[in-house]
Order: sequence, then structure tokens, then C-alpha cells
Amino acid sequence: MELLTGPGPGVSTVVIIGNFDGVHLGHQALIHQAKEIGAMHGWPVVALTFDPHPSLVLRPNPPKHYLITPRDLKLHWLDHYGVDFVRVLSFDHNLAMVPPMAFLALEVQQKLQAQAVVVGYNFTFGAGGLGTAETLKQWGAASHVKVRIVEPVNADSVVVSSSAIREHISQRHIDKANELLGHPFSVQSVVYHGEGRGSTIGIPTLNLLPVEQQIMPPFGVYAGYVTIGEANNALLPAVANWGIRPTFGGHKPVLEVHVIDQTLPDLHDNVVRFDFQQALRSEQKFESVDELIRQIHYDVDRARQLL
Ligand SMILES: Cc1cc2nc3c(=O)[nH]c(=O)nc-3n(C[C@H](O)[C@H](O)[C@H](O)COP(=O)(O)O)c2cc1C
Ligand SMILES: Nc1ncnc2c1ncn2[C@@H]1O[C@H](COP(=O)(O)OP(=O)(O)OP(=O)(O)O)[C@@H](O)[C@H]1O
Repeated sequence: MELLTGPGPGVSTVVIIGNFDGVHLGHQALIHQAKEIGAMHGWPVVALTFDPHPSLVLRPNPPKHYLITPRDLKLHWLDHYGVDFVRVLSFDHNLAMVPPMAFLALEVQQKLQAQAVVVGYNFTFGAGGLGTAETLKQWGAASHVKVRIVEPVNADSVVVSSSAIREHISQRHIDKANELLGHPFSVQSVVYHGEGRGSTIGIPTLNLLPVEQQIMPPFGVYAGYVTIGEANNALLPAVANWGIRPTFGGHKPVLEVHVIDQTLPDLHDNVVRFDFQQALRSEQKFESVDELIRQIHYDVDRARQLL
């Protein structure tokens, strides 16, 4: 996948438009249909998306922790599902004022040479969100651009949406969030130096810091898988604590990941991804370090069984 920084790819394209936060099953349906159209005509698929997320710019009190997939993870999953090019438009109050038709003419037709546009049933765009799927259809008919509107995708008898996934994450329902996502909720970060306490208590950890705007589940212990490095596909079973380590009087939230049954080389400054699979328990303040160690061994055993 190529990130478009200058002009478009210079060939006819199929364009999908949206925030794609999570790149969930609904978004994947758009990609799938766009790829089908593209394959028939030899057109690559371009995802036209926005950064920052419009909600973080337009809301009077934007939430501090909101994104399911910060930029790098969004690009990772768009690539994974077969998007050929991505254009990330800087979203600000000026872009928010562009009328729907002007947006389509400039950003979609002129720059990306769209021959087809695929959006979802609830797609809105342009100033005040006044452009709808219907507006897009009218524009397509007048401009000889194919328009396909994707029907709502459901999972577990609810419509898949980024907001439903955010709700599941904040309720610690990782399995439900993952079901709507169609892939695991994850945190990607370079490995930071910790206090070095983990190795001395026999439980070494990789210390990860989620992107500030990322939504996180409540403080607690989670089973999941670690991937080391962007190109690596090996998934290592792991157990992670997201929290402040109250037993040691900590304050700053960190995601501490212990890779199970592995001795790893020094990974400081390497990029690591932790895929959340299952919530195990809340973070606790223990009376003694021995008690904490006993509990962590128990967490590791449970994770080993689950993964
Ligand atoms: C699986 C797991 C569970 C943990 N649970 C807790 C907990 O409930 N309470 C707590 O204070 N710290 C908890 N920790 C954090 C440990 O205190 C921490 O890993 C240790 O202090 C090492 O910190 P350092 O990497 O900053 O040296 C947990 C760590 C792991 C790996
Ligand atoms: N469940 C779904 N089924 C089909 N299309 C969807 C679904 N969810 C989103 N889309 C479409 O995917 C595109 C990108 O959506 P975008 O990320 O901008 O918003 P969204 O996913 O609808 O947000 P939210 O999920 O919070 O409502 C839009 O065209 C949208 O209509």
C-alpha cells in the first residue's frame, strides 16, 4: 500500500471515503466491494480518510481518549485488507466548511480520478455533514462516476460501528469489540525503559505507551499476543497489565507486556504490537511484592490456557 502525499496515483481509481476508525467489519465490506469493482476494470482502490478524526476537531469538548486505531494501526489494517493507496486529508475547520459537491469535484474526481466511489449506507460528508449517500448518487449520475452504497453490516445482531466498538472497549468487553472489528483491538508502540523491576521479580516486561488519543480498556490484566517489528507475523502468547502499578505507588499509565515462556533479546526502541484477546482481572494494589508475584504467575497460567 502506498501513502499518497502529492497528487493522486495518476490512473483511474475506485475510492472509498470515511474515518475508518478501527477498520471494522463494516469498513472491510466497503474495501471488499471496492476491490471487486477495481478487479473488473483494473482500477486500484484508494482509501480517502481524515486525520485528526473529525470528532476530535468539531466537538466542543472532544474526548481525550477516542481512537480505536491511531494513524499507524489504521494504515496497517487498510493495507492488510488490500487497499492499494491511502490519502490522509488533514481535517480542520476549513475542510469542514467545503460544500459536499465541491469536495467530490476536487478531492475525489480531480485529484484521485475516481471512476467509482463506494461508501456505507450512513455516509455523510461536506459542510455540516449535509452530503449523504443520496447526494453522492446524484453527483455520480451527473459526473459518470459509478456509486455503490453498502448495506449495513451486522454482527451479533447489532450494526457494526466504531462507537459500538468504543463502548465495548471501555466496558472491558474485549471479545465483543474484537468480534465487531474482525481483528484484535491492539496497541502499537516502541518499547520504553521501565524501572527494571520486572526482571528482578522474575517477570520481565516490555513497556508500551499507547498513543495519547487512543481509547483504552479499564486498568487491568489482559491475555493477548505480541508481534515484534512491522514485517513480522509471529504471534507470541503474552499477558499484559494496563495501569499505574499501585503496589509500587506508580502514577503514569503503562502497558506492561510479559511474553510467556520466552527469553527475548533487548527490544528497547523496537516497535511492538500487543493484540488484546481476553480480560483477566482488574489491576490491584497488593500488600506485598510476593503476593503480586503469586498473582502474576496465576495470570500467566490462565493466559497460557486461554491462548
Ligand atoms: C501480568 C501482570 C499483572 C500485573 N498486575 C499488577 C497489579 O495488579 N498491580 C500492580 O501494582 N502491578 C501489577 N503489575 C505490574 C508489575 O508491578 C510490574 O510489571 C513490575 O513492577 C515491573 O515494573 P517495571 O517494568 O517498571 O520495572 C503486573 C504486571 C504483569 C506483567
Ligand atoms: N456497519 C456498516 N456497514 C456498512 N457500511 C458501514 C458500516 N459502518 C460504517 N460504514 C461505512 O464505512 C464508511 C466509513 O465510515 P466512518 O468511519 O466515516 O464512519 P462510521 O464507521 O459509520 O462511524 P461509526 O461506526 O462511529 O458510526 C462510511 O461510508 C460508512 O457509511
